[in-house]
Amino acid sequence: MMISLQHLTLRREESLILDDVSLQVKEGENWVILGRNGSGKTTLLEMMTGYLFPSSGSVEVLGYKYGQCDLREVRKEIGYIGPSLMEKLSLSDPVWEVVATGAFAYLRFYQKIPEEVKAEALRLLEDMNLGSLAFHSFGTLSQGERKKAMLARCLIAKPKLLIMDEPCAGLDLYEREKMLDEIDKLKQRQVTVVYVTHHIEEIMPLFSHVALIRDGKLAGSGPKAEVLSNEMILATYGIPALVEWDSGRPWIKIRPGGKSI
Ligand SMILES: Nc1ncnc2c1ncn2[C@@H]1O[C@H](COP(=O)(O)OP(=O)(O)OP(=O)(O)O)[C@@H](O)[C@H]1O
Repeated sequence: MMISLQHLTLRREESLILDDVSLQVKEGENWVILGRNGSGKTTLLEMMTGYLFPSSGSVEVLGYKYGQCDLREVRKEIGYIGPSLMEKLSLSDPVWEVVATGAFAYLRFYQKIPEEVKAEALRLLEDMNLGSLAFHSFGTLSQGERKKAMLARCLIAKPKLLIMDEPCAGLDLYEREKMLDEIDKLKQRQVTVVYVTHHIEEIMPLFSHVALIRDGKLAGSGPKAEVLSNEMILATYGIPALVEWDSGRPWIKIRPGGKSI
């Protein structure tokens, strides 16, 4: 079992942010978490990385039982791409160096970078078609190129679990598709992916399972084709929609006038 969340509840003052959420992620599965703004997706990711503790319930990730383990050890095996980290990286450092820092979980290097780490950073950038930008400073990259460099930075640490919180947010169509191609290529690696998004069409063939969160509760979870039904989309988003699959990818058509399908 890669992740086992049992009866997670998080209370903040009067409100229940998570309400009895249980979710099991097995090896070989890759999950997408969907839900409206404020439904609790990021909170759930923070429970997985151990940055938030539940009011009740238990979290086990990669065989570590949170509360009874050294979280620093677990985090070495978890890659994370979210909105916060990018702001902390040095814009003036060369791209390859930003990638290389991921091998040590540093934000910057203050000593010489081992040659083999540099070579691996360059190889990963090459894989993502960023080889020609490896010696440019990170700050000169486009948003999409930065996101891909962030992915390379995660992968250099060879994580067993990769958690992504809206990695395609703010990207134009071209850059989003390039990033999604890289994400889909993760199936060639030994890594379990958990991915939060607002966009159903980002559910690439790589992903096998979907969890729907509504008001802090798990509204549905399981194999993607079962969970992404028209009824479930309506129940989660309150919008009548038609899900169409094209080459393993779901696309959403909204019924004009909000009429039920
Ligand atoms: N520290 C906190 N104290 C009180 N309420 C909080 C705290 N953190 C989050 N919340 C609330 O918990 C709910 C879930 O937040 P969360 O960020 O997990 O939602 P989300 O599904 O990731 O939303 P979005 O899609 O907008 O990013 C929201 O109503 C939010 O206001």
